[in-house]
Amino acid sequence: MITLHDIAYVRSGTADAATAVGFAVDVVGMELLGHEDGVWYLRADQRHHCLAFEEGEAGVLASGFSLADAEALADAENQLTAAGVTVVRGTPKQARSRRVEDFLAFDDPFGNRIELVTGQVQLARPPHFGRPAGITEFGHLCLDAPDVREAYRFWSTLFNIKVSDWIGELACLMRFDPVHHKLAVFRGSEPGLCHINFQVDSLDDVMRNWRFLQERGVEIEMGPGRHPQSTAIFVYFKGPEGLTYEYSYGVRRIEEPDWVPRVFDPSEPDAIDMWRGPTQRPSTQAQLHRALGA
Ligand SMILES: O=C/C=C/C(C(=O)O)=C(/O)C(=O)O
Ligand SMILES: [Fe+2]
Repeated sequence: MITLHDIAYVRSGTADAATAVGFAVDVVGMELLGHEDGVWYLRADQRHHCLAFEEGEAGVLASGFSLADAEALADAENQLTAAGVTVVRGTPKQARSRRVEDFLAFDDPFGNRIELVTGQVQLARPPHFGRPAGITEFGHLCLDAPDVREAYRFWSTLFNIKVSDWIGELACLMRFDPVHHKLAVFRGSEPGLCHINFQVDSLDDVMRNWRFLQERGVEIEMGPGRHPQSTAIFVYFKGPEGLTYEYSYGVRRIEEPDWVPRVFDPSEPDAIDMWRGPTQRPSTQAQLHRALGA
């Protein structure tokens, strides 16, 4: 069993770094830590960065998770290889670019690139946020895959992953610590990054951010609303090159050892949002159309 310690980062390509970085700082509220060798580092908590933009074709490049130490990384390499997964060790230069001691990379069964890292650099000083969005931490990342059951089989067989809740065949929300989910998989025709989540400090922050986004003409994909699964109050919005961000507040922690994952029916109007707000989220819309036989 490979023990994930935490989420580490998302690395994304960008064809227009000035716009992508500008949005991450001026709209999302992250700190631009610096720029080196065609990579821009964005920070939101103690991690050196949780989002890196690399010059090139737009789109997610990798999602990083941290492991405890070098021994755990070597074990992970052996276990993945034994399971028939092709694993590539990062070079020292690539590790330096990720601000980690070491890492390995592999693809999940659908082609989502995953990186397992050790020694992600942490910064003691509080972030100099781009604006006061109330971000407290990088909360979770959500991948796309054509088969969420199969995705869960992969993650739960090899990793310390448990499902917290299902939304039918639409989504699988997974945890590896008490937080309701730090990894989610949504059904999508292609692999990809569904969204990147930032936790904020209060309900007021969610609502203030929503107003701010509206005033700036940012596309709101859904929200403000409340997820019945984690009970978090959320707003999803679209950044440049189709990258979806989410702010949320109040995610459930699962402390009960005997938690039984629930199954929500995605065709119910409140399966995603207990407040039944409108949605522009492509995966949710496709699901609703299917449920309605459209
Ligand atoms: O569509 C349901 C989304 C659920 C949650 C949650 O319960 O917090 C998410 O954060 C999400 O996957 O975006
Ligand atoms: Fe989310």
